Amino acid sequence: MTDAILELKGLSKYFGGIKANDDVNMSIERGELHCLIGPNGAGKSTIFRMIMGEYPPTKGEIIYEGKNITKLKMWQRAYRGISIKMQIPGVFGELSLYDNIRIALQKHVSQQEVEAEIQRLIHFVGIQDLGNPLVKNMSHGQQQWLEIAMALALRPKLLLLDEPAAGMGPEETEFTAQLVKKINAQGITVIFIDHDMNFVRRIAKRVTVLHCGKIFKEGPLEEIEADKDVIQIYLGED
Ligand SMILES: Nc1ncnc2c1ncn2[C@@H]1O[C@H](COP(=O)(O)OP(=O)(O)OP(=O)(O)O)[C@@H](O)[C@H]1O
Repeated sequence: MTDAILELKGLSKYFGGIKANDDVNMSIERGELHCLIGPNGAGKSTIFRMIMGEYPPTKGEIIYEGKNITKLKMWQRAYRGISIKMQIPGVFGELSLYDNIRIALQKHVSQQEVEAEIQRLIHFVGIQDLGNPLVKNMSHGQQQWLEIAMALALRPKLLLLDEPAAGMGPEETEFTAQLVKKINAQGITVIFIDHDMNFVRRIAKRVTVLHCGKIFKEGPLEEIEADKDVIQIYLGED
C-alpha cells in the first residue's frame, strides 16, 4: 500500500495566457527524496509556490497527509509541517546568525528551549564554528545552510528546497548534498529542484521532469537519465 504525504491533482496555474503549470498530477511518498528537473520556465518554482500556499492554483487540488489543503493559508500549511527554502535568499543580512534562527523559531518552541534549539540547528547544518556573525558577513554557502536551518526550525515533515546548491563551488555542493541526505535520513520527505545533474545524481532516487508546465516524465534517476526524449528536451542542453 502506498503512503503518499503529498498528492497534486490536476494542478494548474495560469498567469493570463501563460500556463506556468497545466494539469500536474504527482504523488510523493512519505520519506522520499524526490527531484524536480526541467528547462528554465518549465514551471518548477510555481509548483513549490502553490504547495506552500503563496500562489492559489487556477485549477486542481493539493492533498497533504490525506487532507485537501488547497485553500489553506501559508501559515496553516507551515503549522502542519510544510517548510520551504526558496531560491531567493530569505535571510536577514543585517541581523546576527542566532537572531535569524530565533525569528524562525518564534512560536514553535518555548522561550526556555530557544537557545538549545539554536545550537541543535547550527550543529545540524554545520555552521556551529562561526561564532555569531552578522549574516551579511557569512559566505554564500553558509547563508544557504542557515536558510536550511531556518526551514528546519519549523520541524517540517515535508521540506521543499529550490536549488539548494545554486552558486556553490564543488566542496560546498558536496556538503549540501550530504546535508540533504542527512535531513531525509531523519524521516523528513524532501522535494528539491536542481539544474546540476551532478548534484541530482548524488542524492535523488526518483525524478520528475517538467516541460512547458506539464509532467514530461517521471521515474527512477537511471531511467530518466537514459531517456531519449528527456535528453532531447533537457539533458542534451549545455
Ligand atoms: N508571478 C508570475 N507572473 C507571471 N508569470 C509568471 C509568474 N511566475 C512565473 N511565471 C511564468 O511561469 C512560467 C514558469 O515559471 P517558473 O518560475 O515556475 O519556472 P521554473 O521551471 O522554476 O524556471 P527556472 O528554472 O528558470 O527557475 C514562466 O514562463 C514564468 O515566466
